[in-house]
Amino acid sequence: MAPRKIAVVLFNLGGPDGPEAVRPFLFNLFNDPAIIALPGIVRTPLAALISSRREASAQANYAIMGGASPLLPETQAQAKALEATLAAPGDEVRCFIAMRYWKPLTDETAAAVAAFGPDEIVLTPLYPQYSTTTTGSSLAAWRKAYKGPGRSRAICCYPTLDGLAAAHAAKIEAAWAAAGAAGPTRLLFSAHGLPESVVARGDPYQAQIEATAGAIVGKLSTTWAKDWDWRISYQSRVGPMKWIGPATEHEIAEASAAGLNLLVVPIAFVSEHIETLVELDHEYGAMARQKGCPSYVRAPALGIEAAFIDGLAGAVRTALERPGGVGPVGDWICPSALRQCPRTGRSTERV
Ligand SMILES: C=CC1=C(C)c2cc3[nH]c(cc4nc(cc5[nH]c(cc1n2)c(C)c5CCC(=O)O)C(CCC(=O)O)=C4C)c(C)c3C=C
Ligand SMILES: [Fe+2]
Ligand SMILES: [Fe+2]
Repeated sequence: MAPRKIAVVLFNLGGPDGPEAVRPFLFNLFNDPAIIALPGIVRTPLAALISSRREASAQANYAIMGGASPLLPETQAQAKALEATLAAPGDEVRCFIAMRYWKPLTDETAAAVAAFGPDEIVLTPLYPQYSTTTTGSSLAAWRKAYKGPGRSRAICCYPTLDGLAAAHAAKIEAAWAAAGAAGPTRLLFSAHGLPESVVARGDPYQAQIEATAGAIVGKLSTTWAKDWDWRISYQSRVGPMKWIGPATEHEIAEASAAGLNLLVVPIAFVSEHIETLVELDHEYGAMARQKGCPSYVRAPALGIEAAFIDGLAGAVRTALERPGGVGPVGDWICPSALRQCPRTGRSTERV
């Protein structure tokens, strides 16, 4: 095969790189029609209002992590690991990062990819589960921004990817062994929540979260203890609307009252960020102690865990093997081939 130039574009949310970036980051987030589904004439002033109201409390939370989000350095480490795994004789593989709400933003990355002049492009969300608010939004922004050459394919979702589940299982087992706690234990899979209205419109995110939790439990079956059980909960509710539940806070209070150890596993993010380091570790850790939880342990996010990076590399290779790839988003590839997926299934959502 002739040597190819391959661009792998990693989509993630982005996070502020300093206190002064908090407000424009929040503005970009709330001004996204995938987050607030209102016409621009209403949404944009509303985004300005919410971001100014939320600025001080968000800055205080980012201050706990030194003032900035670790999302970009974590994503850069994943890009480097993936690039090394995908390296193949003859091909030039380059991983790019396109953040949705803070730098490097999609427009800047689209220009960098165009300048690279790829033959092939694989759009790869760092969200295992598809949501219109995350992957859908990033793909729509990419479609608008990218004007360069190359055949494109988009990976839509990979909630049950073998490497993803295996990497989570490895993190869970290591965290539990280090904690050395004994007794009845609840594994709590905590995912970022979503407004109920988004799920009612056909968003497959919640069904895919459930699929991920099931796949991880499947991987743990050999180490599963008789006195363990598991549940799913949703964290990080924002605004006055009704969000999907149960809330992670509620589950922590309930498990603590029942005298269960808690092993909390973040399953919607593949790297550390404000919701793991501040919400899960600080806020909910303090709450669990205060409520008398015998042991509160948080499994780390996947980062560059080998099984995860290998799994992602496999998904990229699968995407490259497919024909098609017309237009800036091109063909959709679903490594999980789930029914609840925008490419294969019953969801009505399309980018
Ligand atoms: C699966 C991942 C995510 C979904 C789904 C999602 C939906 C969603 N988020 C908000 C509002 C906020 N999210 C914020 C931070 C944030 N969100 C995700 C991921 C998902 N969001 C990540 C990885 C992060 C952290 C970024 C970082 O800096 O480390 C924030 C900012 C923090 C705060 O002020 O609380 C907001 C706001 C909505 C409204 C929504 C769905 C409609
Ligand atoms: Fe969010
Ligand atoms: Fe899919």
